[in-house]
Amino acid sequence: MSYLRNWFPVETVTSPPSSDGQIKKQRIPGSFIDDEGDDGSQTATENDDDSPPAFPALNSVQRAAASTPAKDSPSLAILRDSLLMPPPPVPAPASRVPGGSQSNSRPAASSLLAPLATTQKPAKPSRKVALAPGFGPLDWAKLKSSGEDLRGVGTLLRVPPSVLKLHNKKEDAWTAINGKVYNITPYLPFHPGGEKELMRVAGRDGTKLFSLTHAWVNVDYMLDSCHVGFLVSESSA
Ligand code: HEM
Repeated sequence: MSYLRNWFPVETVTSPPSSDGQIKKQRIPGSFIDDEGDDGSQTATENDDDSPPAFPALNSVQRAAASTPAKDSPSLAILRDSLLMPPPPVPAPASRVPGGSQSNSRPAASSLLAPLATTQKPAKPSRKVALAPGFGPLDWAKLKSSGEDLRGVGTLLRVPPSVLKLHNKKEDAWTAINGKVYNITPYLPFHPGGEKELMRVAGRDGTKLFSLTHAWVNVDYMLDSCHVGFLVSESSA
């Protein structure tokens, strides 16, 4: 037990000088080396071996692997660079994240921030209009799935620009977005941006205006039940 004390920290505090002027060292209660564990039969004598064991142990692999021990201290082996593990390779410049450490404008790829997206909603004041009661997004979803005919055509058509142009009235409005032609008449009162804005693309290819306004809107899903056909070139119609 006594030699272990050289290895484990034994917390002691020095009390302020007592009335008799003596400074006493006290053990902190709860210290994990328990003096009371000693049965008192052994007292420190010259025969006690209080020197700590060598580390690494004399017969350890580490010691065997180490080369010639230092001259002045036969029990200590000095690890030279050649005995240590080499550092990891430096990543090739191509695998580095652009703008990672060089620029402060973008976080590194490992960041928990949302990734850059071209469809990110811009932080602008809303231009949404107040929709009439019964014309909210849920009402549109209900109408879409009601089975009511919102296309107005029996089969999917090949629509050239000259035909698209004819459908430019509120009561009969078609537009082409991403190559698909939709009948937007039933959607007009449900459009959160208002009828007037939506009518700007009636009778023509609205892809550009649509993308500039709200590329994040899933038009494929929103207007699936209004799908009329596909926009084709005049010559191939
Ligand atoms: C043709 C298919 C279109 C569909 C399915 C559609 C759908 C939508 C939807 C779902 C929203 C709400 C967006 C949100 O809450 O973030 C919206 C908002 C809006 N839309 Fe459309 N839209 C269409 C075309 C257009 C067009 C051609 C314009 C003309 C510029 C337009 C102008 C707007 C405006 C100004 C808003 C309000 C944006 C805001 O400030 O929040 N939309 N549209």
